[in-house]
Amino acid sequence: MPSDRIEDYGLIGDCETGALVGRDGSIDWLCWPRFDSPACFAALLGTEENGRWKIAPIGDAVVSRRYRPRTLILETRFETAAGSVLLIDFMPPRGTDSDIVRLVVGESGRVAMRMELVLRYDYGRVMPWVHRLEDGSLRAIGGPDMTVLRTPIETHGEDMHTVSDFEVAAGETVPFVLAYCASHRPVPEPIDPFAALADTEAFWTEWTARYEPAALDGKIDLPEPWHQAARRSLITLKAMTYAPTGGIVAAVTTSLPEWLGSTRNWDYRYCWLRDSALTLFALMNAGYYDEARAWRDWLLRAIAGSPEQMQIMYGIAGERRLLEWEVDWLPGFADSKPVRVGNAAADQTQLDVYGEIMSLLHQARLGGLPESPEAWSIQVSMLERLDDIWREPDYGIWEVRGPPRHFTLSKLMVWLAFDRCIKSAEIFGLDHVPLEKWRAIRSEVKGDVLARGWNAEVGAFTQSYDDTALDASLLLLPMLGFLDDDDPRVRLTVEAIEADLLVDGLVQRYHTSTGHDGLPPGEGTFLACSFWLVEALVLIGRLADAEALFERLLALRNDLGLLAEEYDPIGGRQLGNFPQAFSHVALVNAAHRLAAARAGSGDRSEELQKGEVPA
Ligand SMILES: OC[C@H]1O[C@H](O[C@H]2O[C@H](CO)[C@@H](O)[C@H](O)[C@H]2O)[C@H](O)[C@@H](O)[C@@H]1O
Repeated sequence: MPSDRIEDYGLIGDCETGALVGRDGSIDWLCWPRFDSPACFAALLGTEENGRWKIAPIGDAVVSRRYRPRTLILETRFETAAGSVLLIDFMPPRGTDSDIVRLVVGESGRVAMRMELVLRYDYGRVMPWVHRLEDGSLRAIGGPDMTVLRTPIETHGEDMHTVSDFEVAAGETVPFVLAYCASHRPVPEPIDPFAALADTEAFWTEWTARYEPAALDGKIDLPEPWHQAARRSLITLKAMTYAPTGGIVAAVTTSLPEWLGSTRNWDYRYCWLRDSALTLFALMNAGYYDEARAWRDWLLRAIAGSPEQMQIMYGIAGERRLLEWEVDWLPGFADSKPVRVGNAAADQTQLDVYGEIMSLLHQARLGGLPESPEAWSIQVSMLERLDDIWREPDYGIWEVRGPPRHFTLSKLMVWLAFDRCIKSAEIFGLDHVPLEKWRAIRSEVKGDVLARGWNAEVGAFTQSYDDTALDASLLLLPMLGFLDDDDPRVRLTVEAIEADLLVDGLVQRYHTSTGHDGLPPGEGTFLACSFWLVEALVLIGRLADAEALFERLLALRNDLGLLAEEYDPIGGRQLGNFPQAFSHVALVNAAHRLAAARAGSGDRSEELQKGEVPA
């Protein structure tokens, strides 16, 4: 059976798609050729019969694993009574076709192994035709998809599975390569798995060598465990960046549940403007500006056209139609139904995305990314649109499925959008814009938020206007520069959220029991919000508390340093889509802010998020 613990999985990928490999040596999730393609291994959301590829010793083994340092190459070690075997899994940077390479390396003794390949295209449903080719490789074709398995050892068919029983002795290596291409194309050329390993290692180590945590007065030094954690998160974010277009997916999975057995199961294999913008903040603060430029260009293509038609999310190449439907033949992870493909949130109005985009583009300018005249003119028309709609209710950062409301964070982000564009115009001399009008709207929005978002009786900014409920999204308040650092309303809001929304020290987004989000109650604590609390605590001067919480959060990562969207502190398990960009972004930002605060300097992100020019 596939694992029922999300943290049992590790990620491999080629920056166009990603696969999840279990501790048991089984690849239980893979969408080929793109992140959002139908899965050919979908056991994660069903059973082995929905597709998986397992290589493991026959019988009991003690399992340990790690990533090869500074790479996305996964090493799973199986120690058995007969000896030890290392399984090396990776996807080489994409050439013409896409490949998964699995190397079975004998380390000691002689170990009996079994390989079992169950290919089921179209989310576990379509059984392909399998033929042996003249060179001995196996070709599996079904509809638009073709995969080809190459290995020097013998394989045979058993109950519609391709299997092989073999032995590996100390010093021997048995390679397996599974290649994908469209079924109308010629069979992919074979690759050399050992050369591919060297290329893949070089690709990732060169990329990670560019990591430079930035501070206002130069480099910041992170303590080694934090540095390692942030680096692993950055590698994970890079792996979720679709190289051909620069689009960034929110996660590589669909429908891992936010609560076991619940219906809160969503498809995250798309580019949310919010999640992507926050990812870019983290990448830029780590010195990665190429990705920022690629994403800005992706954004300009995706939202090109009329600003009224701007969506809050797109496909990885900028596709607009992300129709949500249910995969009724998959039972779901740990029986959590439905499995969804597509995401109806694509049609929502969420005002906060304007703030995140404007803030990101302003930060990119401050960081020296060359100016793009198209970017500025799109920003100007987006603000015109925002002026038309900001007084309307929206669905908010949490994409509620209940009725729209005046979410306080949404309005704060409207303020941010105008503020950052005003600052860009002032600092960079970007003219031909109605600056006075923008300044007037910024003041109007601020007055509105202070009058209706602040509740003096509760002593906090609340989830929505004229409301009493709290919301963890307002932990972002201290980072925006909306109020002075020493304004008591900032500290009071952080403390009120701490008092009301913590479960065993971790942060819930809001109380789902109110039913306001239009969904049945119950979900885990939200990891990104918990990291935001770390940053908020730093900013209100509680460094020791911030550090303690950060260390606690680091300990929640799985053995490979990966995080899902949520965590259940009672059950002690990760929940939600995996690995999730939001969680990893928040980890990197919290690490940088803490390290800078420890060293007594403002970190770059702090000043840049306030939209100011570094000294
Ligand atoms: O909770 C309901 C919503 O959950 C998903 O949205 C969440 O994930 C998004 C991607 O990471 C994130 O941008 C958003 O802030 C989160 O609330 C889901 O995609 C929505 O369809 C759903 O309504």
